[in-house]
Amino acid sequence: MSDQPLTEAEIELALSELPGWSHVDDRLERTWSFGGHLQALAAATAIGLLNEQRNHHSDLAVNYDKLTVATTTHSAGHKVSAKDIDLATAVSLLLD
Ligand SMILES: C[C@H](O)[C@H](O)[C@H]1CNC2=NC(N)=NC(=O)C2=N1
Repeated sequence: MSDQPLTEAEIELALSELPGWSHVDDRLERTWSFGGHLQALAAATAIGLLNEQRNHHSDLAVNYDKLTVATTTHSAGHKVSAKDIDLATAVSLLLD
């Protein structure tokens, strides 16, 4: 999968299929709310497995019962690439 940076138009098109995700500071980002802290931690662990499968690692921030997932591509100059779209799609399939 290409790690070339996507254009703004390409990112916006991809985000039209990824409800809840935003393009902020050259990252794709979305926050989920859960029923409690342990559920948020469990979701973070499950996403860690997706990250490892892809060798593409999202940033995961747990704040009590909320989990924020963010992804960017270091080798694209810390811009959004197709690898981030792929990971965001997999995370949404897992958590929605
Ligand atoms: C060497 C290794 O393939 C790279 O460092 C991978 C690992 N995980 C990564 N994760 C993320 N989010 N972006 C990257 O560019 C990236 N690159």
